Amino acid sequence: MAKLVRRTLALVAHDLKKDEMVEFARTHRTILARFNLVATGTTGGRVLAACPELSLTPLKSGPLGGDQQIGALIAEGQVHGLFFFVDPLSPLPHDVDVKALTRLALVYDIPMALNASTAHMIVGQLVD
Ligand SMILES: O=C(CO)COP(=O)(O)O
Repeated sequence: MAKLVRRTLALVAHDLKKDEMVEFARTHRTILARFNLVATGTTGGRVLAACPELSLTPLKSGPLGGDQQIGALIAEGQVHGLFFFVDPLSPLPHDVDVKALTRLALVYDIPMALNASTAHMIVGQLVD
């Protein structure tokens, strides 16, 4: 019998990592299609352009509060995995938001991949 409630994954990628996120989504589109997805604004737009069949809700862009929106969803128990492709080499105006988001994923002990190689390893292990 079909499940009524799908679990939710969050997708976030910094600008220099967005191509990797699109490739990740394309590669695993069949798995990702079993989940509801939320994403920061620009990341979500890029992923939806590549994989329009996915059930993805874009939130605000990261620097405008998107990381914090995803953090709030994590705190409310509504996100069950975080794929956050972080750019460690570029300064970011919203660095504190990035830290807050990864901190909440740790606090609530949700699976979190901070780079593409980890994401490819864990995406098939998530329970939908
Ligand atoms: O800045 C981000 C995460 O910190 C990503 O935001 P965008 O997906 O809107 O570019």
